[in-house]
Amino acid sequence: MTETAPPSARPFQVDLRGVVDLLGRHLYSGPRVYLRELVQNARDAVHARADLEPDGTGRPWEVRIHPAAGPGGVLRVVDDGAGLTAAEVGDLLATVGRSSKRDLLDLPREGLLGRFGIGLLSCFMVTDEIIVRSRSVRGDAPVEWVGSADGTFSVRELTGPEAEGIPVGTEVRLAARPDDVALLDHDGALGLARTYARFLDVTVRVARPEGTWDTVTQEPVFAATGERRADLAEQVRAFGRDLVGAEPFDTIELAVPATGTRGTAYVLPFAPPPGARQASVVHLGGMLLDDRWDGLLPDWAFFVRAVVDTTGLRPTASREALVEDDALELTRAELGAAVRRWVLELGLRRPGRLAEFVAVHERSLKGLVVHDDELASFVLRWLRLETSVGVLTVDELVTRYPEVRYTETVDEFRQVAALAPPDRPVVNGGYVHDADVVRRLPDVFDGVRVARATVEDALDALDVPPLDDRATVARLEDRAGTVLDAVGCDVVVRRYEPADVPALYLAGRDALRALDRGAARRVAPALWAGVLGKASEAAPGGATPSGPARPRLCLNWSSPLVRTLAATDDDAVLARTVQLLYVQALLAGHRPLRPDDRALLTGALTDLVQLSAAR
Ligand SMILES: Nc1ncnc2c1ncn2[C@@H]1O[C@H](COP(=O)(O)OP(=O)(O)OP(=O)(O)O)[C@@H](O)[C@H]1O
Repeated sequence: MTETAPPSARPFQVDLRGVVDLLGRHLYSGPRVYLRELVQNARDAVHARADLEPDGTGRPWEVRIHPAAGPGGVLRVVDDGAGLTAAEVGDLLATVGRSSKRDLLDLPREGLLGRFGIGLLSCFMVTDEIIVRSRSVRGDAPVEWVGSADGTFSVRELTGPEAEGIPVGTEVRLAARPDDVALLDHDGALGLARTYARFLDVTVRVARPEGTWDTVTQEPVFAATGERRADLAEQVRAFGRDLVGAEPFDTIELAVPATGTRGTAYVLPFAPPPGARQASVVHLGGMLLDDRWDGLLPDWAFFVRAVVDTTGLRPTASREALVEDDALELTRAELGAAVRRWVLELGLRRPGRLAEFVAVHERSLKGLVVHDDELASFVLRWLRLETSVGVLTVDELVTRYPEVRYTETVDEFRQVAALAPPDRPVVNGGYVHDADVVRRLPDVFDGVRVARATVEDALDALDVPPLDDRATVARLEDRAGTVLDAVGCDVVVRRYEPADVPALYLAGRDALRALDRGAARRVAPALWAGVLGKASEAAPGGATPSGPARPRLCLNWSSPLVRTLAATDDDAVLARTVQLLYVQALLAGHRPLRPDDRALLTGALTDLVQLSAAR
């Protein structure tokens, strides 16, 4: 039997061009991130040095950027960090995925931003060659590493005059590719440094062409806490003004110590466009992660814009989003709780101010409470609804009237509200979301019931005239009904308050739909008129309302005018009066006058004028 030798394990080969292409096209949002990665490495190196030399060297360690001086120029990023030995350079810089920023258990080392061991490669998106010169704080000779986009590298120790004057720390040099000069020259580098490193905890400066410096780092006032936050209150607000583009309605302090997350939520003083998602500005250890990230706050918190800095949440490899893990979930829940607390406290301490807030965001809040149990539980009570006894907050409504009646349309509301007794008001559910909001009430408030109020029910609830008057009433209904038959309206007589309203025009949903279809048919072009005609035939009530779908003029038996009318035997007087009452009731009910109605009004007025003139 012949034995075959076991296959020997061989390392993968990496095609660097392919990896860089992958990073540039699919991982990072674009070549701009090269500076973020360089500054981040420099910042981590300064932190690493601070661990090794806790007493410092007497001057603050910092990061200095020397932009490229136009085409053919070289950009240099210099740090006073821990530096690298020749062995480290060979190992760390030349191995894709190797990082010094993970501990023995391969966990990210606390306080350091890097972790994946790929950041430096992003420089190949703007250059063909990376030169790193470094002197380690551990004391070896300085070293130079040259990495090429073709996947080769070289390392050499610097000696003699070349080594002289090289301080502890690292310098990275990139020669700009012609197409990318704009990202490495003064304006480009300064802009990128300001974007990414503005709140970094290590000073970052950018050299001007004339040799002076711009310091880009500043205190992240939005993340201040305690007394410092109180001292900086005006700066915190000013930051919000810049961010939001207007004076924020309020500021909410955010702090989740468990994940090292601190910041501020700015309450928007205007309603964001419908469907806009909240977009937070997220920093990781002071380095900008994203200025419009929508995964930090719960979806319902659309009315704030948050800006935070975190040290305990994990970035994705692109460093442009956070990893969706338990820590992020906890943070999101706690940030949401802070916003919720703000709403509740404002309601308790400054209800007038809360009313202003609700007025600004009411439409969206109403839209959201319908689907979002959490938001509903704390915001529903502050929303306002129109009722037949005026505008009430939901809280006032359910406290005073636990049995809530509502209409589905504004038309129905106008009619039902005219008949609703003050102790049984009705809510106008006709505006966008309002009926849905009312239907939500029993889910949030114990003991609250809701019921739809219809025109038919409102009519049924009215008192009929006393038995003794029945014959007179029946005759009036009959005669008036004949007069209004031409406009498809029935007449009923009931008693209701106030007595000085002689008549109400009542049309249920079916009747209103039939009327609207009829009106649409009259103004529609021939083709659509045919379609609408078919729809009317198929729909209950038909084109000219009939049966239960017919609108009704409800005459008020408590009105002296109606009683006088019932007593007259003059059919002409009765007809004209009924016609005028009908038109008056239509107008009071905000119903548009159809051509038939206008003809009726004109006829009645003409008769009256002729009668008066003949006297
Ligand atoms: N300026 C520097 N000073 C000292 N060491 C550095 C510097 N820049 C890079 N290094 C070393 O090179 C290693 C690889 O850097 P690289 O940017 O590729 O990855 P990383 O920072 O570890 O992780 P990430 O991909 O998350 O940025 C680092 O872990 C670090 O040890």
